[in-house]
Amino acid sequence: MAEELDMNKANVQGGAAAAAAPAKCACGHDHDHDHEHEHHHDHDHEPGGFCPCGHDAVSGGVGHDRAMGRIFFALLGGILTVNSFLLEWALPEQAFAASISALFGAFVLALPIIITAIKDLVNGKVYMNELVALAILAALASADFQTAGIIAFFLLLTIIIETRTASGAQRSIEELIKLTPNTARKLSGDDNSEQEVQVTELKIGDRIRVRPGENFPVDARIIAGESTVNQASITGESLPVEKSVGSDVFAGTQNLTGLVDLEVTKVGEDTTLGKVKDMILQAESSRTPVVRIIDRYAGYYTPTVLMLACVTWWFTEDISRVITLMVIACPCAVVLATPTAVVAAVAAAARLGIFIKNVAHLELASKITAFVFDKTGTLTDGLLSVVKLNPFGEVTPAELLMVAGSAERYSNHPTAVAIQKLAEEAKLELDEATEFQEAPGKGVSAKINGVPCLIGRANWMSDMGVTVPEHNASETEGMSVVYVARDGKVLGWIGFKDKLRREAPAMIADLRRLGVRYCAMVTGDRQSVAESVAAQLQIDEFKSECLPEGKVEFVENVKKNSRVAVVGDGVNDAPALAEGDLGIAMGAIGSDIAINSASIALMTNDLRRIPMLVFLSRKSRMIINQNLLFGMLFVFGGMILSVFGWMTPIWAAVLHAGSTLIIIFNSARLVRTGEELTLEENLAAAETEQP
Ligand SMILES: Nc1ncnc2c1ncn2[C@@H]1O[C@H](COP(=O)(O)OP(=O)(O)OP(=O)(O)O)[C@@H](O)[C@H]1O
Ligand SMILES: [Zn+2]
Repeated sequence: MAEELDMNKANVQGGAAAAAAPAKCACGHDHDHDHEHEHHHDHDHEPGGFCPCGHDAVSGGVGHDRAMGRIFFALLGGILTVNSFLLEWALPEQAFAASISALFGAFVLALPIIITAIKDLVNGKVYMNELVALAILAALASADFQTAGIIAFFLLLTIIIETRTASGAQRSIEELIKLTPNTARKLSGDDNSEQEVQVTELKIGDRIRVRPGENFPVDARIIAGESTVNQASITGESLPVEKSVGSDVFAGTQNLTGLVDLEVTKVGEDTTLGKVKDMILQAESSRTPVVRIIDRYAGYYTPTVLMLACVTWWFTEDISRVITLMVIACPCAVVLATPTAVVAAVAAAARLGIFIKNVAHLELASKITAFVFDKTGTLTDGLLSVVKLNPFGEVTPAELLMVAGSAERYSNHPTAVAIQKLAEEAKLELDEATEFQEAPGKGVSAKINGVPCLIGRANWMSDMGVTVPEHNASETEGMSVVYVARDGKVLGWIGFKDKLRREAPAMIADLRRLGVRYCAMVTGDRQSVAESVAAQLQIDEFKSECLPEGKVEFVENVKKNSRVAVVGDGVNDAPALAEGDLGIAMGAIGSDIAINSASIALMTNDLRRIPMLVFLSRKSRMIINQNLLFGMLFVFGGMILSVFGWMTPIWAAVLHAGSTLIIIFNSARLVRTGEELTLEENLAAAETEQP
């Protein structure tokens, strides 16, 4: 009824506007920012009425003052209606008093509904409020005030229930917002004097201090101190994470053990938490393809029902049938079928650290039949370690490492990180590198002390005109290898290894159990390494020594006969991620690149989230279908019953409210999906904490 229309308007204004509106209100941080959202959401907040935002949150959520108004109307009208029955029973001779009470009751109950219907008419919206309002008017006109009152009461009740669930997204968000404190300790001057400020006043670059036990108010980087942090609110992973100077921390996560000073890196909507919030809001206003089809025919719906009502009246002259028909035809159940389920699914995903940018992708995830994984950092943990320094001829291992470390100073590639780490452990004083350049998926070139140096894969070396000497293949068996060259001569090679992620085999097995037919792997790494990983995971197909373009090509081929999801870590596989029907980025917490290049981002590196995502999306599709089927059967079945006079108006109103509740409860089943996964992790965390 009223709310459906509101949701509809929010949709028309586009996800962004709808999302921006309540998000800006941020319900709860402080109360000065007033009700900016009312313009967007079309709320009629009474000026001077109490603030609908979070803090005092009795009922919580945008529009709760209006809900309160409705509850007041419903109560008052309900009492008057009940009173009329009581009068009728206690003072049978005072029939007039009873009908006056019923009339007032009906009036109070019907008024909000009729006003909304008139507003809709004025706005040129023939949707569904008109049906209900007409039904009530018809009941009033037939002087059956008690019936009119009871119908209006139950319809108002439905509106109230709907408001509370339509703001289901709102409530999930309020839970998120509760995670961030309202005030922060800002540091100023050289003496770091603390000053308490509102979080909304913080700007990028400000310094703040956070004590153990407190939640971080914004995204920030540690500049002094170290601590462990519980990031479960964003990643769904409760294992505490160690943080020290230079580490990033995120708004809404909890500082456990240490006092830390931080530099603010992101505030408000730009924080990871802010993005999660946006995602949930978008889910509410998003429309899956089925909803789009329904919307297309919605315009014909009300006129059709009205025509049916006229026909019924013409043949039966039974106003009660007409009223019943118009009440039961109100399609709340159908309209709520999708958004309630989608919001529940997205909220469940967010709790698991699965960030779904577009709800269409939630639906798509249920139809994926092929997966293509990147190797390094995705199936393996990407924490390479150097297992062999193999200099040629006169060159010493230290010299090899020196050149490699200096050339790789500015690269973030896993191989570069491994080299830098070893160089640091060996306490090497690295040389300055100039003219640094990285060829994605190939290697880096730089000038060290003015001498051109290269480090990268063998065939790239050859392309760059450096001959790589032949050597025994068994030497490098199972290792990732990069060559180091200085001034056109190869100095030697460095061998690396990394480990398979612990949950990788289980993940592949789970995907197969879910009916995924094909799992493949692409990698820039060498054949022998790829072979061993593919064998351990029993992968259907793999391609090694790919350039980033090669990965795209591979995905294109798979796409020809399946719906394919590409899983990667964002390093040299962003184009492949974008090429997949679905791109899933791992370890996206704090990494904007990963979030931007993928359609779905996993905040953690836990691969078990992937089968969980497929499962969740299938479950939500099933629930949406159930809801739609139930809603349509209910409405059409009810219409048939009422046309033939087998239902009363009051029953229609009661069942209408009941059907709405059924939809809401059915969707709520999604919210707990995946809890067992977090539970398992909690147990594991508890185990590791024990000595
Ligand atoms: N910064 C770098 N320094 C040295 N070698 C590099 C660098 N970047 C890429 N390479 C070389 O190019 C190869 C391919 O790199 P790419 O990032 O495409 O894949 P990868 O790291 O092997 O793993 P995957 O493709 O599975 O993620 C690497 O194996 C390495 O030999
Ligand atoms: Zn309805």
